[in-house]
Amino acid sequence: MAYVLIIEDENVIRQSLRRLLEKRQHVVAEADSVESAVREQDLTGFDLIIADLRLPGADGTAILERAPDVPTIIMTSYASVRSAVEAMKLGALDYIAKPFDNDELLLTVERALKEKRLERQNAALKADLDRDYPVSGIVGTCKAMRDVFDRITRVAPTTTTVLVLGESGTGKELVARALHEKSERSDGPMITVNCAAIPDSLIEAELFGHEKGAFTGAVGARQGLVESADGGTLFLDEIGELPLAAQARLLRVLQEGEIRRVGSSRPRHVDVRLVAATHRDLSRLVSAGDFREDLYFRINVMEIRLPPLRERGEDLPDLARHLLERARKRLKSPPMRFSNETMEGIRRYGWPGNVRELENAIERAVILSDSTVITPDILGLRPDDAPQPDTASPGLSLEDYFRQFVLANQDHCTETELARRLGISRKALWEKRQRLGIPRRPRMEESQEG
Ligand SMILES: Nc1ncnc2c1ncn2[C@@H]1O[C@H](COP(=O)(O)OP(=O)(O)OP(=O)(O)O)[C@@H](O)[C@H]1O
Repeated sequence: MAYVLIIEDENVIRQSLRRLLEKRQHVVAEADSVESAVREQDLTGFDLIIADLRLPGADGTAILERAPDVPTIIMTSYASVRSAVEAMKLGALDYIAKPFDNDELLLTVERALKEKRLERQNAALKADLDRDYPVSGIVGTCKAMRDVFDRITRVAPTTTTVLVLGESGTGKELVARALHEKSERSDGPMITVNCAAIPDSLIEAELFGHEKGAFTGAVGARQGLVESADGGTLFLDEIGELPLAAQARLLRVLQEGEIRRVGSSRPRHVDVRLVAATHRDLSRLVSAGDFREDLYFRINVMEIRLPPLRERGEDLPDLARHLLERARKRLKSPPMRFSNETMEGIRRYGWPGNVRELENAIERAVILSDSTVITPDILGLRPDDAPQPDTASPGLSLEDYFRQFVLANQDHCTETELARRLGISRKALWEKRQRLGIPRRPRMEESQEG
């Protein structure tokens, strides 16, 4: 299977070529001129271009300059040796004379694709050698992500406690998983606990277990999640939300390597490696008395800081393609690609909900799209959709950003849509609105939305 772009102004020829190639399982896109191909398609994503020589506007050979890395076959009904030689001099891989014989055409196509595949294999081998991409499943080549990979590789094999910092949706859990998988404990369990999701009244018993009758409702004794992580990794997400009493117990685990179940005085030995994550500024929580200073120093041995997506401009195309492939495979959809305009929109948008927001937008687009090309409207991107970090002041805080986004979009979006585009839940949107003093405006059409 390959992605092939046909540039041909005669509809009949375009359609017959399309049918021929689709029978061979190739995915075909069409354009009727070089100009429209350049305008509408992300040319770099094709494995092969077949372009007619004589087209309205620029000649087919003009595409060679626009997509120098994509093998191109030029079709010509003026099959003179001269035009063929000229096309190849300009960089065409091969040429086909019209009217073409189907078998001959397919042979030329397969030959071109084979060359391309070999070239790709060589490039991939070279890239594997050159590229510092040591953590599978985590896409990124920007400077900040290279630092992240470097730290993961260095600290993973140790037992050092790691604090992963970053806004919501930046990949903190992915990093925790990578730390576990690259450690000597990878055969042991990895237990993930979202401290914000467990009510304060239950969290101690959940984490540290309890003895029979330790509190009302504690019918039998139960092992806690920390004990379940024995011999493996404990990932405490949103550690800033941990109540003070639970913080004290956790400190004991880190200092003494032992836990006490709620209602028991008998310590139990545990061997866990802690990875903690938060989107909050823990030093501020310490100053406010909401986080124990001794625990903060204990967990802040090695910090891994994930950049927000709006600061990872150069990573966006690769990341978007990776997430598209993942969503497509999961949803068992046919091969798909972004149009040029969509890719430009992805680059320009601010992604306040980070990678999770991008992932959600792409998954939705895969479900909704009837075509193999994802357009900006399907992705839910409108021009000027969000305040652009390029034009915003460099020191814009996430909260200012959130405020600007909500104010700019609340009149034409429902709350559900706003939350989706921010990559957060409706409840989180509501809470943020309360905290930042931007209450929701009454809207008639949302009354049934809840
Ligand atoms: N660099 C990346 N490459 C590929 N996928 C990524 C990357 N970063 C994040 N993702 C994907 O984005 C989604 C969100 O990531 P993750 O859950 O790790 O974020 P998080 O920072 O832990 O979010 P939260 O703080 O809201 O829990 C996941 O599906 C993850 O696989």
